[in-house]
Amino acid sequence: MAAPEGQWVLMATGRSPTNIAVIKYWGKRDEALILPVNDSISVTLDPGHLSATTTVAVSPSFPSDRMWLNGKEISLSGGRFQSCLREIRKRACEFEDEKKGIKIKKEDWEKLHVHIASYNNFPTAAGLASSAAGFACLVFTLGKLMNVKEDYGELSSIARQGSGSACRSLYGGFVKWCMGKRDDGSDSLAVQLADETHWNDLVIIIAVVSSKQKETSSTSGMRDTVETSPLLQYRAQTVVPSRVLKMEEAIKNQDFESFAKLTCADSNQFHAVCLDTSPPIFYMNDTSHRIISLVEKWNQSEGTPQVAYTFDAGPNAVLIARNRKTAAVLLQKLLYYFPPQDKDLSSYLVGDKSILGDAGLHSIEDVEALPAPPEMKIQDQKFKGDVSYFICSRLGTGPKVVADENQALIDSVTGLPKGV
Ligand SMILES: Nc1ncnc2c1ncn2[C@@H]1O[C@H](COP(=O)(O)OP(=O)(O)OP(=O)(O)O)[C@@H](O)[C@H]1O
Ligand SMILES: C[C@@](O)(CCOP(=O)(O)OP(=O)(O)O)CC(=O)O
Repeated sequence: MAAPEGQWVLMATGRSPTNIAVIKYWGKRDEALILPVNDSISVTLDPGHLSATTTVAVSPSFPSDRMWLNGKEISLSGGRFQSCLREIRKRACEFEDEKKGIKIKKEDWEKLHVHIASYNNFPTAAGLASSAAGFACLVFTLGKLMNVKEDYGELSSIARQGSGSACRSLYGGFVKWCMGKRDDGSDSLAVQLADETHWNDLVIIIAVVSSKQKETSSTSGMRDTVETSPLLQYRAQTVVPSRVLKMEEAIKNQDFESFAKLTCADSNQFHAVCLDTSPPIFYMNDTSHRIISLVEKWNQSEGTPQVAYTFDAGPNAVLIARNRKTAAVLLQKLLYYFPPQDKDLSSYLVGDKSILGDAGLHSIEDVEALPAPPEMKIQDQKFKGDVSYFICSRLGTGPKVVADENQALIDSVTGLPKGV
């Protein structure tokens, strides 16, 4: 039997990962379309540890578009949300569910309003790329709901208009955002370089140095850099093009030495262009610098890189270890300098907790008994409390549909977020 006019709610739920750039995007050549001044390359993180989950619903009974983020209603009036909604609606296709008596013609989608509920399983706006996971998830899930037929490349160029780095979250593994040349941005999209199984030795440890909202957003920071930094031009035109080629080679050949050197150099140059901005932008803090120094000294003492570090627009360190054994040793060194403030080790390391066992760290006493890293000059000083917590993760897949209706964030009867 067909549902009575206006009574039905049609929903889709998706989950999308975050990504961390190893060759950074910093600077736009077009602010409205979000077109970058250089290519960038990222690794997609395991959505089990860091992801956005979004449910989108349509119903003839909804009087307006509405969105709830982490349980709080937010405005959809911003240009970025509007661009994503407009571009997806344009590509919506006819949909029919005979059993539920729902038929939506292509032209009907323009008139139907959406309700969107999204939840991040990690801190929002804390330099952990919530906007990347969030906009990728929004575009992916709207695309599923509206029966959009376009490929992921095209979806990535829509997600890009929500937040530049979001276009790279449409794929798992290693992803390149090709800056493109056209003025309309149609060739500025993401491509997958290799999937998450290609180089699955890599282990990612994130030191969450501060989960407070940052002072300078990426958007305004990079605008100031474009306007004032002479170094950015050199970076975008000369350094990045050759670095991108070398990075693609390193990924293809699983050449950790090159991968690590390029990753660290690019993170450092990104922060250098931030410093070259007027007024200068400081995203890293003393803790970030201590972590860089720990990794650099260790890499130097081993004669070849064991770990790569990279920092986005915030003080959190993203550390990529060449394998699990190295990650376990890295964790010992990190916990020696940054022990937890309270006795609870299991909430101090989230994500893949089994790395604690590999590092022989079963209790706080094991942490207290850790030897000082021999390669470090400062051995007797510890920085308890300077790291909020660690996340252990790995490379992960791109967006996926969440088929289980129980996991939907919107109630299929009321059309409102569950619990509202
Ligand atoms: N799950 C989500 N769905 C839709 N939009 C989201 C979601 N999560 C975050 N956003 C959007 O992204 C904004 C936060 O982006 P912002 O760039 O400030 O922080 P971040 O992405 O966590 O950090 P960074 O980009 O520096 O790594 C939010 O205000 C919201 O507009
Ligand atoms: C430092 C970065 O994380 C910058 C990310 O910037 P955003 O994608 O958040 O900026 P907008 O396009 O203005 O939304 C580097 C990167 O992810 O490549």
